[in-house]
Amino acid sequence: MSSLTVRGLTKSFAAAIPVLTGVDLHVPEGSFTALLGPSGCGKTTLLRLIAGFEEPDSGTVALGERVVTGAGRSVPARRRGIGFVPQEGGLFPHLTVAGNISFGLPRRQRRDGARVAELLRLVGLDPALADRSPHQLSGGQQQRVALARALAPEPSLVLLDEPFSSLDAALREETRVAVSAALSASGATAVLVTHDQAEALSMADQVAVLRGGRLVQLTDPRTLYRRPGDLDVATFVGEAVVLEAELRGGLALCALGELPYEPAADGVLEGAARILLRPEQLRLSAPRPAAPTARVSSVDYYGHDSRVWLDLPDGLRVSARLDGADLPVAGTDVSITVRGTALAFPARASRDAAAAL
Ligand SMILES: Nc1ncnc2c1ncn2[C@@H]1O[C@H](COP(=O)(O)OP(=O)(O)OP(=O)(O)O)[C@@H](O)[C@H]1O
Repeated sequence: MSSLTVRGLTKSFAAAIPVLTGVDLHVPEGSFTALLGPSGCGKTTLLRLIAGFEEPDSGTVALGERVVTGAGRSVPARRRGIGFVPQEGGLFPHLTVAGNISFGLPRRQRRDGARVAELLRLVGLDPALADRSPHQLSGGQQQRVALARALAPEPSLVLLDEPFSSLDAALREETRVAVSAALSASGATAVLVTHDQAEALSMADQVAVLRGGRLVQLTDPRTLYRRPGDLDVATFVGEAVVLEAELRGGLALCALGELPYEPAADGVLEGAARILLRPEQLRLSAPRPAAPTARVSSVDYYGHDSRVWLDLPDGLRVSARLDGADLPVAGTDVSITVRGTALAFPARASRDAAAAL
């Protein structure tokens, strides 16, 4: 396995409108990075440039110390030693599971049943499936076989292009867990493309957020959720409560009272700001004098938790996530207290960022 280093990658297609602009990305050896972003932001193009299926206008791609794109070099895709898992497995329908997995192996290893069994176990499948045809497997099993096929030649890097998007919710979760475990057990360096923030946050060691062809943030999942670089990233990676605030004397004065805050960036210390809270930071209780109050608009019940929609006196609607069984009723008034700290952004920062979307 190798690290992956992308520097200054820029790509336009025929219309000369850049699809990617100056993307820098480092994926340490043996780690797992998710490329996260809305549809059309350039995730698949970045993956294809790394794989060698497309050529960039400028920039370099290196696997470990080996430059495979740029600096006058362009190593063909098949010689990069990269495993690829496409959206819908792409298994060869006329080959068995064993035939698919051993397809990319040197000829002398192709009859090695023990290696196929080992790879099937690695992806959490019963080796007895080796003689089946792909159409005799569920969608999730097919994706695991596709991963086993990608891992078989011990690639320097594994690329996964929205590999769970065609699976239903239950199978997606189970397949994600199996794929994560297999990647981690094999020590693979892996890059996953997804537009699903839960997938990115739950699976990856680091998340690269792309927007309009630019990499806007690269960090670990917890930091991304707790300290997003701007309010658009904040709302993209989770539900957000965004309030206008006045920062004064170390507190943020807002519709939910006076809250402790941390600045999201240098210089956001005093004056007009916008603050970010997550819905799970809001706690509700029976109305109490002097506490900020809201009217319950509706309640979405999910079993494991619930979302309570609240109308604040200034007309703003916000949500709270509650895990208790004792839920408020629509039409009643509640008091709101906030746990933890808010994150303060410059008042105009998100509008500028929104324009870039
Ligand atoms: N071969 C191509 N020729 C022309 N334009 C292309 C080509 N491939 C991609 N594009 C354009 O580049 C932009 C980014 O596409 P890309 O597939 O990389 O985005 P994405 O983030 O992966 O989107 P999605 O999540 O919808 O798959 C889009 O506007 C797309 O139309």
